[in-house]
Amino acid sequence: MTNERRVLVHPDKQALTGSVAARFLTKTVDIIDDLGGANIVLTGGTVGIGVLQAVNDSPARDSVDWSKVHFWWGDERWVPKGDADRNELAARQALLDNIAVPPGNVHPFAASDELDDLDAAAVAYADELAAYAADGARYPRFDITFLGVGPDGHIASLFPDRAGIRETDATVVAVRDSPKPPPERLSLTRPVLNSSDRIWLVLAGDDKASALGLALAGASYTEVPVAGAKGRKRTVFFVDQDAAAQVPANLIAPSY
Ligand SMILES: O=C(O)[C@H](O)[C@@H](O)[C@H](O)[C@H](O)COP(=O)(O)O
Repeated sequence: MTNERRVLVHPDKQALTGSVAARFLTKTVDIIDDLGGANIVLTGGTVGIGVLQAVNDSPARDSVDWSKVHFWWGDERWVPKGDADRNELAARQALLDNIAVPPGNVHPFAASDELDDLDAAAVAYADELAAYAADGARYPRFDITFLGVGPDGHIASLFPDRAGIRETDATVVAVRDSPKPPPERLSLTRPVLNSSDRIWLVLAGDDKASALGLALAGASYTEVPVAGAKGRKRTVFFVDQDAAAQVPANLIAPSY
C-alpha cells in the first residue's frame, strides 16, 4: 500500500464507525506488538466520538493492552472541565472511562476553569507534548491520528483562511475565531498532525462531499484544511456514501 491518500466508502455512518473501530483495534494491537506502545490522537465531532463508542461496544475492545496506550487530542474547546462541549468529556464517556488505561496515559488539554487564559493552555500542552517526546523532539511519535472534517474542510480546530492552518513553528495554537462554536479553542498545528504515522479521517454526510471532493482534487490547504492532511505512512479517508459523492471514482478503494 502506498502513501497515497485512500478513500474507503461505507454504506452509512454506522457501518463507517464500526469498520474504523475494528481496524483501530487490530492496528493498535499490531503497533503495541511492534513498538511496545501506542500514541493515539483523538478528535472531537460526532463521527470521531461515534468511532470511540463503536470501539467501546466491540467484543474485541480489550484485545488491546490499554496500559500501553497514550491518548492525546488534536483539539479542544476552551470551556470548563465538565462542560458537555469538551472533546475530552465525550471521549471519556464513549470509551476512556470504560477501559483500563492508566490515568497518566490520558493527556487532555487544560480547561478554561483550570488555567487563566488560552495562551497559557497552549503553552501547557506544548510542554506536555515535549515531556513525552524522544530526546530532541518536541512531541511524541503519534501512531494514529483521528481527524473529523467540517463542511468547510476544517480539521481539528484549523479553519480555512485562519492563522492556525498556516502556523508551522508552534506545535499548539490558541484559536479565538472559530467559525464552529465555541469560538475559543486549542489545536495541534498541521506539522504536528502530519507527523503522525497514520492519519485516519472520519467523515459522513452530504454536507462533507464538497470539502472532500475539493481536497482530493488538489485544493489549497489554507482554503480547504483537510487538503493538507497527510500522515507520514498512511492517510485514509473513512467515509460514507453521501460524503463520497464528489470523490473521483479512481480514488475510491475497492470495497470489501
Ligand atoms: O472539536 C471539534 O469540533 C472537532 O475536532 C472538529 O474538527 C470536528 O471533528 C469536525 O467539525 C467534524 O465534526 P462532525 O464529525 O460532527 O461533523
